[in-house]
Amino acid sequence: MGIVPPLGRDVNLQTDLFNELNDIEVKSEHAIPELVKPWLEYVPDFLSFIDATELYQQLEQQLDWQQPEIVVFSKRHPIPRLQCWQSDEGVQYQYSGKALNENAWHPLLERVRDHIHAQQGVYFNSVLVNFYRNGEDKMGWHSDDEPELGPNPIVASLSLGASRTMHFKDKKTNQTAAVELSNGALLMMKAGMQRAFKHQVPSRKKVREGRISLTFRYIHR
Ligand SMILES: O=C(O)CCC(=O)C(=O)O
Ligand SMILES: [Fe+2]
Repeated sequence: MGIVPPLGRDVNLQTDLFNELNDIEVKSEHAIPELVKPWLEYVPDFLSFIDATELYQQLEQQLDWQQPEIVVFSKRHPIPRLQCWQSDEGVQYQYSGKALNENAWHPLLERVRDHIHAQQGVYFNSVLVNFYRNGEDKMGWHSDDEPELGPNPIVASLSLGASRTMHFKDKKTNQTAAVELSNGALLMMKAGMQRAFKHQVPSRKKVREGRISLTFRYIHR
């Protein structure tokens, strides 16, 4: 069929202008809007500012960053950010229609994974690390609902570096909400959220600094 775009977060490249003009209001820096409150757990100081900044710097230098291409309407586009995938042995993820190859854990990422397990009681066997090099980099509307995540995935995102906004959209009503993700903040998207909502990290053109997000997942084998 050729012209059918793959499912995933980078197919709505043309909605940029719309996002810039219709910025969804962030209510207050650490307040979670009512619409998404039942689905989120937000820990603004999961890592201290100093630890988060140090971790950002180490990861920016040390990870093996990739920029895969996606094909939309028969044209190739590099994804508008960099990424790096790591997991326990034997874990495979078909992400946005592409197989991610197995990579061993960076010791710092494994430590963060274990810390989340200790603090939140949730075990993750993989992490997709996103690097938004500046405010031009972004991720389009999607749900993390690939079959290997199971019917009710929990996804945790730890933010490092520049603050960016995450938008949520109710799939039934199209109501939206925004949450500000600052350096060191942990956002847990709870079971059921991926079914009810989409999310995105829109561009924010004035931001010149980078942001790294560690998105932990549990892949069923
Ligand atoms: O950057 C983030 O915090 C979220 C990224 C995301 O939604 C994803 O990796 O699926
Ligand atoms: Fe996501």
